[in-house]
Amino acid sequence: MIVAIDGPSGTGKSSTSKAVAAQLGLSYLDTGAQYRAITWWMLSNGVDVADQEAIAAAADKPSIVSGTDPRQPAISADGLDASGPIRTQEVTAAVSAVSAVPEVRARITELQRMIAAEAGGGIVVEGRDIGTTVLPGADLKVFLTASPEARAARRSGELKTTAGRPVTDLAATQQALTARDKADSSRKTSPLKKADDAVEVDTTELTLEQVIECVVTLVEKAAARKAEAEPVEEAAR
Ligand SMILES: Nc1ncnc2c1ncn2[C@@H]1O[C@H](COP(=O)(O)OP(=O)(O)O)[C@@H](O)[C@H]1O
Ligand SMILES: Nc1ccn([C@H]2C[C@H](O)[C@@H](COP(=O)(O)OP(=O)(O)O)O2)c(=O)n1
Repeated sequence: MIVAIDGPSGTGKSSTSKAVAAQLGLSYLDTGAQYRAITWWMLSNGVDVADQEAIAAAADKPSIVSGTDPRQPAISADGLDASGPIRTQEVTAAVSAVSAVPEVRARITELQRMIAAEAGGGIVVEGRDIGTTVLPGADLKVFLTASPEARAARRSGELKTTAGRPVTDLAATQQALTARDKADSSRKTSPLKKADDAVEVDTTELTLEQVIECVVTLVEKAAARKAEAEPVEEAAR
């Protein structure tokens, strides 16, 4: 059972995918974390992230390893735990440029396909181009959306100081998010796009619990369709 969950930032991909995978006993892959990890590696190793050729030349160098347990997401670059550093503003600001480079996408896409092929019991893979490019044969494709206002409010809600006040203002968060969406949607190689056969779920007015329930139902229906279809395929051989 392969489930592809795509959509822009702040639509709930990570929270939904982790919960659905944990609930249904599936593996989980956060492909954004992989692009963030390679970006962090480039920043830490003196690669000029404004120079596409330098990025392309370094694309094969780091070893990027992802954990696939939805209860313990893990990501490392050259053996170093990247889970903290990949969430910094510095990485967030550079990740769209690094992930637009075709050599980076080819490298990471190959890794993603290997991980999905090795996940025996099935996997939920979340990102931007999973349904369109990485796993076009997925058993279920979901495309999450939400208004820019809702997405910015969710993101800035994560960026609290210990005093409980947001560290960035809402308008700045929304502006950065919209700029990243634009870059991710307009790049030449494998842009952020809804696959024609994806189910679109607008999460603006839904709670996270409602979104999880909705996707669990979609996965269960897709699994039933798959189970019905397979004996027919067997008989046809
Ligand atoms: N339907 C929802 N309603 C309210 N908050 C949500 C909803 N879905 C996700 N969130 C919150 O929004 C933030 C961003 O969610 P996340 O899953 O990281 O989105 P994405 O992976 O699409 O960027 C998280 O803090 C999460 O708890
Ligand atoms: N399949 C993917 C996943 C992410 N990316 C790129 C584009 C995104 O802006 C960055 C970061 O993705 P991530 O899912 O971590 O971003 P958010 O959690 O939505 O802020 O990586 C991509 O190009 N293709």
